[in-house]
Formats: sequence, C-alpha cells, structure tokens
Amino acid sequence: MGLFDIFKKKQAVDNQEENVKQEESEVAEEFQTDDNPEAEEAVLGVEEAEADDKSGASLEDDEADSSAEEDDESSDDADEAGPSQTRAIADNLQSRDDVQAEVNRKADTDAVIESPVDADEDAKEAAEKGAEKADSEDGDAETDAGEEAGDDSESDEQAEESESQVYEKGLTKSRQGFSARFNKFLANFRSVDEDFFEELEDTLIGSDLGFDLAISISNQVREAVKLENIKDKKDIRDLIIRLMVEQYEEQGQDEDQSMHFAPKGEPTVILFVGVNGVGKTTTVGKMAQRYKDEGKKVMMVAADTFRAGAVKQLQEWGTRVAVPVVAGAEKADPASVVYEAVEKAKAEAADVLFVDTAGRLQNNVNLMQELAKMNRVIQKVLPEAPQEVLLVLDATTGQNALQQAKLFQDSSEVTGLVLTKMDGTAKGGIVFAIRDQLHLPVKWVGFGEKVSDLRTFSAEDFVYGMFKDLVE
Ligand SMILES: Nc1nc2c(ncn2[C@@H]2O[C@H](COP(=O)(O)OP(=O)(O)OP(=O)(O)O)[C@@H](O)[C@H]2O)c(=O)[nH]1
Repeated sequence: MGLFDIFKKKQAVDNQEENVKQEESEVAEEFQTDDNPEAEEAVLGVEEAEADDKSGASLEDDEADSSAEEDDESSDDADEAGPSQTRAIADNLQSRDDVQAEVNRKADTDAVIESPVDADEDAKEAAEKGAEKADSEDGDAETDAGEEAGDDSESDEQAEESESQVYEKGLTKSRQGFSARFNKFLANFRSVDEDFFEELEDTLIGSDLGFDLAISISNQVREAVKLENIKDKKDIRDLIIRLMVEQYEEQGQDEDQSMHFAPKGEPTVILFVGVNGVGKTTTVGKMAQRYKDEGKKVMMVAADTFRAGAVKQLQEWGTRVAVPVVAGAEKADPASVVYEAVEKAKAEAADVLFVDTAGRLQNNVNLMQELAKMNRVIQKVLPEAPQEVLLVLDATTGQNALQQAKLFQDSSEVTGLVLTKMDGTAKGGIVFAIRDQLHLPVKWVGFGEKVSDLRTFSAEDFVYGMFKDLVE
C-alpha cells in the first residue's frame, strides 16, 4: 500500500472516530437533557415511594417478613404511583436501552473500521516490510535489523495511536502554516492557467519545499490536470497533495532509516555533528535515556572542549539520565578525549557511546580535518566505528538547515539526520526538500525539550500530521 493510500485510510478511520464521538456526545446530551420530564418525575416518585415503603415496612415487620413480599409491595407501590408514571418509567428504561444499543452499534462500527480484511492486509504488509528490511540489511553484520524492525512491528494499535498523536501535536504549527498558505492559494483559484501554476510554485517554495521540488510538483500537476481533465478546486487540491506525497515516497525508496549497531560485545559509536545550538547535546541526552531504557549500557563523551559550558551541559544530562560522561580538560584536543572515551567504552563493555561534538560553524576544510581526525582515533580502537554519524538540524531554520546539511555532507560521512524543534516551526516542508536534495534519511525528530519528545522518524505519521486537514 502506498503512502498516500495509508494517508487516506488513516483519515477515514479518524473521520469515523470523530463522527462516532460526536454522535455519542449528542446521544448522551439528549439523554441528559430535560426532554422527558415525566420520566424523571416518575423516577423521583418511585424513589420517594420506595423510601416511604421501606420505613413503613420496618414498622410493620410482622406483616412484611419476607423479602419477596417486600418486592411485591414495592412493585405494587410503583403501580400505585399511577399508570402514567409507570409508562414514563418504562419510557425512561427504554431510552436507557436505546443509549446502550447506540453505544453497541458504535462499537460495531469501530470494529468494521478495523475489518478483518484490513487487519490481514496490515499484517501482510508488516511482514513484507520486515522482510524487505531484513533483505536490505542482509549481510550487514553491524545492523541490528531485528531490533529496529521489532520496534516497529511490536507497536500495538494503542502505541501506534499515541505515536500518531505525538506527530499530530508536534506538527501543529507546520500543518497550520502549510494549510494557511495552501488555502489562500486555493481561494484565489479561478482556472488552471499559467497564473495558477506560478502561484502554486510560489506557495510550495514559500512552504520550504525548495525551488526544484516546487517546479517538479508543478510540472506533474500540469500533466495530471490535462490527462485527467481536472477542473474542480477540490480535485486539484487533492491532486497536489497526492503528488507531493507520492513524489516524497518515491524519492525515499533507497533510504535506510534504521540505526546501525556494532556486533554484540563491541560498543556502537554514534557521532553527533551540527552547528551551534541546533540541539545536539539535548538529542544525545534524550537518546541516551531511550537506549538505556531498552537495557543498553550507555556512555557519553563531551568532545566539545572549546565552549566552556558545553561539557557542563552534557554532564548535567548525564546526571539527569544517570549515564556516565567522559570529559577532558578545557581546550583539550577533542580527538584525544574521544580516544580516551572509546577505550573506556570498550574496557567497560558499553553497548553505545554517544559523541557530542563541538558545534562551530567552520569552513569546509577545518571541519573535514577535525571530523576525519576524530574518525581515525575512533577506528584505532574500533575499526568498524562509528556506526552512525548523525547530523543534527534545527527545523526552524528552514532552507538554512539545508545549506548546513550540504556542507556537512561534503565533509563527513553523514549516515542520517536528526531534525530538532519540529514543534516550534511552521517550516515542516523542509522534510520534503531534504529528501529531494540530500537523499539523507531523517532518522529522528525532536518535538520538544522533554526526553520523550525525541521520536524515530515515521514518514506515514509525518505526512499525515502535515496534511490531515487538507484532503477530504
Ligand atoms: N522546542 C524544542 N527545543 C529543543 C529541541 N531540541 C533541542 N531544543 C533546545 O534547543 C536549545 C539548544 O540545544 P543544545 O542541545 O544546547 O544544542 P547544541 O547543538 O548542543 O548547541 P552547542 O552546544 O552550542 O553546539 C536548548 O534550549 C534545547 O532545549 C526540540 O526538539 N524542540
């Protein structure tokens, strides 16, 4: 199933759930409102009658000494409450039954949404995905494919739901930003002419998709509109979103989003690179907690010996997540501190070592030299390391992030991206531009400052979080 089909399916489920919720609250409201005062009065009447009856019964113990008789009496009393009241009670009970029936009907509707056919399809798809993943990683001894694939397939419906919710919440700003631009563009729509395509390109560029991708989408829309003879505004809107999602999916076919690990018994080294303030240290701290929670023995090293506060900041994270931090003297050679940390990680049989590097915006040559030196010293101890070089990008910087990525891509073996501060940006479109221009997998996303705000990247949840309000 394609990404856009998954999108539509998610949307259908969401819409149904929304409808069910609304109907439920309407029914509940109806039930609570005073539209059957006779019934309420009757209930009150019966309650009073029962209370009277009970006190009467205690006075006349001799006459009413069996509970069966008491029951008879109270039902007689209910009859004495008058035929209209009895009818009202029956009505009231009937309306209670109606509510229950309504709730049951909705439960059935929910079950239909996750029909056995769909469930089968999903299971098949998950199995296929797992197989594909295993195939693509076959022969790569350093890849802990089972573990990562297991992470995905393990998630039950509840976990999946909450993951989607995290994305929906985290992408609120981006979704609103994109929707506002896109709806403005559609509001101006009169006919499919050259002005239309110009405005479409402007809208997509303004949403941070980048020039090349905007032109490419616009050209595809031009062809599809002609081919499918689309004129209606809604159809055009759906077409544009569909093409964006399809293009995004197609471009990501060869991207390997999984994290790679060293063979058992050897530490995995994960290097974090990126300019100042993008969120490297924060990401290291969050990820350390995550892997620790998975049962791994984690270690961190502060390789930023230039900025006075940097070491302290990582040490604070170390205390917070209870993970040891290796730190050198101020202004020490970062490579020597990293060497020391790798040796320690090996000696102490750590599973993962996170390397928090300095975030200076340097010229290409310096950067290349420093990272190359760091790699050399790591490989002296662990020839296969580092298993990952994660470039951290601040999503709020939009196209600037893309420029930084190009610089780092030229000067180091970046294996994947971490996009931080997605919660604070209206520029979520950068995810499309990154794939279009860099072909580097986004492996993680940050939706806030809390440890739990770091998530593995899910294209499905991302696409849905971005466009859910735009397609019917
Ligand atoms: N809202 C939000 N803030 C984040 C996120 N990730 C990091 N931050 C914040 O961004 C700021 C900078 O984060 P750092 O981790 O210090 O960045 P750094 O790349 O290590 O910076 P240098 O040490 O200067 O290189 C901090 O205030 C973090 O709390 C995120 O996903 N969302």
